Amino acid sequence: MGLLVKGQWQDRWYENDDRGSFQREQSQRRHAISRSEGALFLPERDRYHLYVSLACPWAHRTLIARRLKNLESIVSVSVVSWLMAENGWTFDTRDGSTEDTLEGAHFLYERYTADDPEYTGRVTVPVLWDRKEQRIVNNESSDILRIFNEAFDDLTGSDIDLYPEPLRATIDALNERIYPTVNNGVYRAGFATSQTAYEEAFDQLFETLDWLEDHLSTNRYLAGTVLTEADIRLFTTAIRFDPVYHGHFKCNLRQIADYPHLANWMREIYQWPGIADTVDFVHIKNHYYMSHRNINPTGIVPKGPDTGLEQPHDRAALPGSGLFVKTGR
Ligand SMILES: N[C@@H](CCC(=O)N[C@@H](CS)C(=O)NCC(=O)O)C(=O)O
Repeated sequence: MGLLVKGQWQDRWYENDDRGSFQREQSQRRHAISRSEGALFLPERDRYHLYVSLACPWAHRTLIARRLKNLESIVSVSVVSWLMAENGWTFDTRDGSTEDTLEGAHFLYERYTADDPEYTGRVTVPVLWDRKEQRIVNNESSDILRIFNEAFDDLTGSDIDLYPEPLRATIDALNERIYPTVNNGVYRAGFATSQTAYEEAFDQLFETLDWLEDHLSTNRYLAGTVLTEADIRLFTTAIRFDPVYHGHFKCNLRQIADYPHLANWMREIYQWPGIADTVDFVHIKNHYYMSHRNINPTGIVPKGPDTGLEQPHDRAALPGSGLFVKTGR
């Protein structure tokens, strides 16, 4: 665990603010891929490569979008090791990790220093890499989701829209509430170094989960009748909740299993064609429990819980039409 300072790797844990609150660093590469005039990054087959961790909820979002948008033959992928230790994310071939299939690097930070030899900041996944310019296009998962949703449709013929125009205001409002209190909220609880910061994150997290439970009692998906990026963004946190965040990050007021509507919503998405393949509990559990030794010094990985993700869900009782399909293509 560490970061780059002027291109040099330093093994360092996160620095919280004076109140003991975890501060997530802003993503530093936020380029778009488009055909617009003067664009540097054009949508092209075999040009872009995605670096992910199967443990990471942010990277997981991009893998799901890649699957739903039929990008698997357009954007290639490397999967880092689940263990993030003194060198940060590394490459190996254990448990379905792939090595760096592009450049044979040992450490993910080599991609960041290839982008900028003086890079200063944390070395995070996901990373969308451009083979042609030898640069990082983007290392912000919410941007990569949108890029995958739009940029390559000419090449894939995909007419699925995860961020449909008529639902954008609803999706933005959902993201605005769910990101700080749930997606990042579990980290704010788990990485807090003061009781006050922990309890603040904890209370906000369960307030939003309680609200989501109510919301999903009448809405099949977060934005209504179609599955959108808002569902994908929540799903990757929800699926890690009971096995990891509940214990490891001390988010233990309730589990997702205690919320019938949330649990059924999660099960439906898990059972959606192609999604279960993107969920890897070996990477998820091993990563958190064995990488964060200051939180779990023994490195012992809990065996449970039984997730019951294959059980039937009851969501078909609510109105829903699957994915939003763009007209006019
Ligand atoms: N804002 C980024 C956050 C990505 C992120 O923090 N990823 C974690 C893995 S779950 C990471 O790589 N952490 C390494 C570190 O912070 O040093 C995004 O959404 O893409």
